[in-house]
Amino acid sequence: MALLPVQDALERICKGFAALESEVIPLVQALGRTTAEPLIARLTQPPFDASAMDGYAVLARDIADCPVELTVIGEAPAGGGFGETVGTGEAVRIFTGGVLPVGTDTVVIQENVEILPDGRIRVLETASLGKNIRKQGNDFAEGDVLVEKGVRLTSRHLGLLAAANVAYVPVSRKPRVALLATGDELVTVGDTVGPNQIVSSNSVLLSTLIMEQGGEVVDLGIARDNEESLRVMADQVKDVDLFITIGGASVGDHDLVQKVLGEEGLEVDFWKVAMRPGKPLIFGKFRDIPMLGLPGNPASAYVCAAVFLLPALHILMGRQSVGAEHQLARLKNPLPANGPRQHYMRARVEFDDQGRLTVKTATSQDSAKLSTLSGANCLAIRAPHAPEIAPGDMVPVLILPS
Ligand SMILES: Nc1nc2c(c(=O)[nH]1)N[C@H]1C(S)=C(S)[C@@H](COP(=O)(O)OP(=O)(O)OC[C@H]3O[C@@H](n4cnc5c(N)ncnc54)[C@H](O)[C@@H]3O)O[C@H]1N2
Ligand code: MOO
Repeated sequence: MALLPVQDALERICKGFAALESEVIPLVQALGRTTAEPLIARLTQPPFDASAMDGYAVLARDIADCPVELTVIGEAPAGGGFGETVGTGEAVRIFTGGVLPVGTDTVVIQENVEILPDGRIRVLETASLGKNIRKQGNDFAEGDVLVEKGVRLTSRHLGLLAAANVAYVPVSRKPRVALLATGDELVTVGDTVGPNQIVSSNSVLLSTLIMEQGGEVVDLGIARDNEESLRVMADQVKDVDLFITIGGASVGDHDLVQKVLGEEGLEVDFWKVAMRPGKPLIFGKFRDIPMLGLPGNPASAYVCAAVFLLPALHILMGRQSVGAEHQLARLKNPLPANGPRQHYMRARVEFDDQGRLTVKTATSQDSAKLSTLSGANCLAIRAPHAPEIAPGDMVPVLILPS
């Protein structure tokens, strides 16, 4: 069977997903969630002309020629206000965040003022009109769009929304993802590891990636390499937006995923992609639920997740920007000509002393090596049949989520 080009596989996967419905949740629970509507300011910030410094509110024209003496007629602390109108020759003691008293138009900082024995002040240095004042609404105004639809909320967004008194936010529902590892050799992390056994690290690798991206994981555990076990496990796949299997995707006698799930309602869209690692990827629908059958080798599973699962999750969450970030980086080491599969090489990007993004690929690209995966912060992408390249050449990289 011919291998499907990565771009075609990506397009077919993306077509299989649509944005989920939304829910309204308290702001403080919304970190990492994706906005389902534009979020609008419920008030104006600052709500009034406010002082940006501790000092004295004055009329600019009174202090055009300094030094000049003014009479202090009251105080305007933050949270309070000075109720009267200020006239020529007068000043009001004001503190950062205080409401600018009516009649004043400028704040002189206290460092430029001398307090006279009779309580009057001497302004030593002039300040231009409007100096040290935050104008009403200079941050945002009631009705402004503060965050667009389809944006992943950070603490910075949440701070902004809080200032605008947005206490509840509409966000897309978390995608629910069922995860099923397969293999007689696997045990759950923390269990006793018997002879011939390994820990199902992929269950942790993928479930935490999904959670990090804003999804919810239904961990179905480990199916054994027999038809009965897979069937029983597959029956538990319900009420999820995506079903992921790990391992058993290739051609070995124990690679049962396609065969058994096929009998249980899996309709395969495609199997095998022209990529490395990750060739045996399966995509289809299992009883109307989109299904990704990831290869068992950890780097293969993770690369497939970075290239295909992230976009799928982002589409489900209604994100404006879908998939991992791509950049161009300056290669640090030579690379040989590539074979027929698009190669996603574990690598590290960093800025050099001239501020240029550089990339160095890991020496070993063995798809079973988790240490190399853990040390990587990007995947350098080599197109099928790309010619050999030398240090200094530019290469596209996919930035891994951090
Ligand atoms: N004759 C061929 N053999 C293989 C081919 C091929 O085209 N012809 N493809 C190879 C490629 S490429 C890959 S990738 C692997 C993927 O195979 P499977 O998806 O069937 O994965 P398994 O055989 O089940 O496991 C492979 C490897 O990964 C380990 N594994 C599996 N699950 C987990 C897990 N949850 N956590 C950690 N490690 C896991 C498993 O023990 C194996 O070592 O097939 C090649 N073979
Ligand atoms: O392509 Mo497999 O995914 O080489 O390891």
